[in-house]
Amino acid sequence: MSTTEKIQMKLSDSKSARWTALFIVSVTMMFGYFFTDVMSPLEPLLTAAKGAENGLGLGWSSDEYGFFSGAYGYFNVFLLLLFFGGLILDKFGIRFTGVLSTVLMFGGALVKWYAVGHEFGGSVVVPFFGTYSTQVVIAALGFAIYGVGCEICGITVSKVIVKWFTGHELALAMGVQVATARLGTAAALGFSLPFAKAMGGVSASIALGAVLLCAGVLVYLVYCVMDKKEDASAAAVATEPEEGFKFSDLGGLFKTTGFWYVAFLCLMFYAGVFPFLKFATKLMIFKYGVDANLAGLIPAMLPFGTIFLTPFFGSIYDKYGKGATLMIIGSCLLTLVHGVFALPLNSWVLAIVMMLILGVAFGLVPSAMWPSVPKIIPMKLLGTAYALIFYIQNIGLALIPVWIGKVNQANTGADGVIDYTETMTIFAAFGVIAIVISFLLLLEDKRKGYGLQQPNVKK
Ligand SMILES: C[C@H](NC(=O)[C@@H](N)CCCCN)C(=O)O
Repeated sequence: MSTTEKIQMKLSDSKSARWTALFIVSVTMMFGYFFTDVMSPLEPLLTAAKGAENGLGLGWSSDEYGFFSGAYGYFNVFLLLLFFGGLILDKFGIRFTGVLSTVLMFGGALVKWYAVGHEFGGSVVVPFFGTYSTQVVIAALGFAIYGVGCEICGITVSKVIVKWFTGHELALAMGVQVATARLGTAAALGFSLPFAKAMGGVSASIALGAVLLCAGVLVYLVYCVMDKKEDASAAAVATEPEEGFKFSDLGGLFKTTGFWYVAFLCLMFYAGVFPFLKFATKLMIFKYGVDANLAGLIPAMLPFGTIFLTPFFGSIYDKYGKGATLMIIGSCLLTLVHGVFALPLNSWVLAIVMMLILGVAFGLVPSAMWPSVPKIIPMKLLGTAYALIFYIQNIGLALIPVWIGKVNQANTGADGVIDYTETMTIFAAFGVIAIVISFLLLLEDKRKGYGLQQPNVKK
């Protein structure tokens, strides 16, 4: 049999097979993203006085809400669990790690659901953070467990896509996966608050998210069947044995400057997006005077825009290259938007326009950044590389909400209204740093020839 005939036997060379695999893992991730942001539009209820808002208020402070929101990253960062997740992925593979991570997501969700649905007396001192009510601390514990699962699932899914799409439509596939995930975020931002109100409690939205995560475990098990078939077909056509992961290879990863630029760009860019979304619903109410029942719909526009734009920019990168340029433009737009949010302009129309522009930025950077990693780092280290990037990003996801929660608390007037100038200036500063890093990445690409400005699809 000729080499060409052998290559055709690989399952991932079948277009329908690789897009089916992508669809399956994307659905699992979408359920995860729904759960990540299911609490974001509920901030006005969580921070309303106990029993207020038709009995839905939980009486959390802005500081407590910030502590809870950051919990997503606590175990990932402080217990290094995300870093270990990357090592587990490279050592034990996609099937084991994927199942482990989806089960962790579901387990963490159940803890959070239990905490929010029950009354607990007293408070707990959390070293280095502050004193929070027991309910907040248990909910944060659940969210921290969930966060470990969600991040490890994220790196696993990235590796799945690289496995199936290298040499094909890699950036488009990553864009489609991210877009599908954003559907989950948009659904959470848009529907969580009305759903909680209709069902008579915040915990109803969390329960819905937990049910979806349970479905996510089952969906991933279906992917495992496909993954086994892909491995069998790849083994049948492999001409050279694939090099395995060795701990000694990590040195090479740490010495790659381009890798660090991507990691810190990821930290700064995402610091200006995900933590911002946690506070955006209340921003719309207090700064732009939007009705509380509709306020979640404006932040929901952000992920909705990216649903179309991320695959679109991904296919531009696949065909024409210019990955570093796309990241520079995205970082500039992020800075512009947060700069405008910091200004004393209170028109809700402006808020919508800015949110749409932020959607473009949020389409540009991820569509170029994630497919650029395999151009800098070899496949055998990819799990660890994605894990380290996510790890560094999680430092921001963990600590920035805590910081912003404290800033909002400090800027709350006697009437309970928050002045967002300082908050939004902080977010704009993240954008400025992202611009500088993306230029450095472009220069490093010129120096090292990673090919970030080159197309991904091989002609
Ligand atoms: C693909 C990328 N994922 C991440 O950055 C995750 N580490 C964060 C997931 C947070 C979920 N709301 C992305 O979403 O662009």
